[in-house]
Amino acid sequence: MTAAAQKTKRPPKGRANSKGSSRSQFKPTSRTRLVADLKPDGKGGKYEVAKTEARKTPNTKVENAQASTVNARESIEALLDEEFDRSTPMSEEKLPNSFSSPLLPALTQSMADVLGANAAPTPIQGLALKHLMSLAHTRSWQEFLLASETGSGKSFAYLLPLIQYLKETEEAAINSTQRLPINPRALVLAPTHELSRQLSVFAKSLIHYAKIRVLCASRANVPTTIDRRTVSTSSAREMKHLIDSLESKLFATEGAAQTTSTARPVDLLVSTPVKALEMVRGWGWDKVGKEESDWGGKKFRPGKPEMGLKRIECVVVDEADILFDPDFRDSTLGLLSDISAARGHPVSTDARSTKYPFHLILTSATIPASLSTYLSTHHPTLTRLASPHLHQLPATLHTEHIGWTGGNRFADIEKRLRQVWAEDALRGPNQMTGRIERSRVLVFCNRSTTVDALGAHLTERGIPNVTLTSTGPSRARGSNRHLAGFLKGTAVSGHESTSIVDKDTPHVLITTSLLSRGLDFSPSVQHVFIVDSPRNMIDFLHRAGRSGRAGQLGKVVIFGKLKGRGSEMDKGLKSKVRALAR
Ligand SMILES: Nc1ncnc2c1ncn2[C@@H]1O[C@H](COP(=O)(O)OP(=O)(O)OP(=O)(O)O)[C@@H](O)[C@H]1O
Repeated sequence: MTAAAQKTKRPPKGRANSKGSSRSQFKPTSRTRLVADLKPDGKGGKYEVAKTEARKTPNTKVENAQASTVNARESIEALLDEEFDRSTPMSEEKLPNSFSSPLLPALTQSMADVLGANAAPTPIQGLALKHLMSLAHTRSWQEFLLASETGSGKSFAYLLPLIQYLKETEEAAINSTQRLPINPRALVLAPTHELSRQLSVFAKSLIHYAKIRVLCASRANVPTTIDRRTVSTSSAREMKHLIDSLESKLFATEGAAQTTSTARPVDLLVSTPVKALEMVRGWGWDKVGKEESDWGGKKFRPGKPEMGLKRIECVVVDEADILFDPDFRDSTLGLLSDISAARGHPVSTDARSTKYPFHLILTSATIPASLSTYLSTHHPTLTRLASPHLHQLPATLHTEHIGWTGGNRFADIEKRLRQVWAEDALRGPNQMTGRIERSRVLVFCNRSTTVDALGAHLTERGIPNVTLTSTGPSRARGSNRHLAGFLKGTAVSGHESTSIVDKDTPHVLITTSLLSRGLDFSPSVQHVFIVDSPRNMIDFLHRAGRSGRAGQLGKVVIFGKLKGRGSEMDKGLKSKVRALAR
C-alpha cells in the first residue's frame, strides 16, 4: 500500500477500531468514555463503576436509562462489526476536485458531456484519480479495492482509469496476434446480466472521444426452456445457483453470436464470470440425469472457444463481495486463473498469496468480514481505498419503519404506496412536464412467491406493476427492457434505447435481492420498500442503496412487526438501521 493510501482516519465515533470483529476486540471509544462520564466524580473509569455509583445519586433513573441506551448502542455496533470489516482505513487525503488532469482530455470531455461541465469527483472517484491513473506506467501489476457507499459513483471511479489505460497502451496492443473472434484487453465482471448491460452503457458513455471498443456479453431474445420455479433468493447459495444457471443458459453472447468466423476488435468486455467462462471454454450444455447434475438435469460440456484471454491486462471485479463470496468464488477464480494461464503465468488457486499477471481492481459498497479475510490472506499487497462513509447509508436517504397492522400485509403495502402518490399530488405539477408525476417505487421481498402474490394483489387493486424474479420470463429475454420503466431514459443501449416514460408505465417494480446489486435506478426511483427483513445488513445496505444515489433524495420504507411477541428481530433491524444512518 502506498504511504498516501495508508494514511488513515479514525473510524467514526464509537466504532471498533481493531482488525477482526469479535466483541472482545472492541476498543474503548468515545461512547465508552461517555459512559464513564456518567460517574458523579467525573473521573471516568469502567462502566460497572459508573453504574454502581449512579445508584447513589438523585438522578439514578435517568442515568441508568442513559447507560442502558449506551450499552445497547455498543452491542449494536459490535453486531455490525461482526458483519462488516469497518477497520479498513478511510481516506482523508487531499483529492482532485475536478475531472481534468491527470485524465486524458478525451475523458475529461466525456465526463463533462455525461455529468455536466461543473461536476466534481466523488471521494471514491478522487481516490481513483489520485492512485489509479498511472497504471500504464507502472512496472508491476497492481491490485486495488475501491470501497464506498452505494450510489457514490464507483462505476466511473474504475472506468476512467481503465479506459485511460486502454488508450495509453493502445499502440502496443495493435500488433498482437488474434486467433479467436473476441480478444479483449480488459474485462469488467458483474454478478448479473442486468448490471453488465448497465455498466457497458456507462462505459460506452465515456468512449465517444477516446474511441475504445466496448462489448457486453449479453444478447436479447434467446428463448428459454427453463421452467418457472418458485425459489427463494434469500441466500447467497440460492442466488448463485440461479444466476449461474440462468446467465449461462439464457443469455447468449452478443459478440460471439455475430463473430464466429471473423475477429471482432474489442478492447473492453463487460460480462458475468459464467458467461465469460463460457466464451473462453466454449461451454455448451448436455442433458443428463438429475443425479449427475447440480444444474437441474444439465451438465457443462467443453465446446469451441470464442474468446482469447492472452491480451487481458486489466480485470475489474464489480460487486467483489458477491463475486468473491464462497458461492460465486469458483467461477470468478476459475476465470482469473484461465487468464493467468493464457498470459503464460499460471497461478495456483490453492496458493496462499496469489499474484495475477494483470492489474486487478475490485469494487464493493460493503466489505464483509469474509471478503476482508480472503483479501488479507490471498492479496496481502492489495491497496484498499475507502471513502469516508463506507458502510453508512447515503446522507440523502431517509428511513421510515412501518409496523404491520396485523391484518392483510399486502393492504398495508398498498396503503403506503397510495400515500406516496398522495404526497406527489400535494407537491403539485412537475415544472418541466406540467403534470403531476407519480413516484416510482422499488419493492424488495425475500421470496419469489411473495413477489408474485403481491404483484397479483396490486394488479387486482388497479395498481400496474412489474414483478421480476430470477426465473421470470421477462428477465429471461436477456435485455434490460424489462427494467425500462424504472431505469432512467437513456439507461438502455442501442435498439433498446427508447423513450420510456409514458402514462401506462407501471410505477411499482417488485423483486428479490437479485436486482439489489449495483443497478442504478436514479433519478427515476426515489422510494424503496423493504417488505421482508433482509437476511443481513449487507443485503439491507444494497437494497436501500437503490435510492438516495448521487446526492439525490431518497426514502426507504421498512415494514416489520414492531410490537408484541415475535417483534425482536424487526426491532433489532430498526436499531441496526439507525446505527448505519449518518
Ligand atoms: N461525480 C459525480 N457527480 C454526480 N453524479 C455522479 C458522479 N459520478 C457518478 N454519478 C452518478 O451517480 C450514480 C451512481 O453511480 P454508480 O452506479 O457508479 O454508483 P455505485 O457507487 O457503483 O453504486 P452501487 O454501490 O450501488 O453499485 C449514477 O447515476 C452516476 O451517473
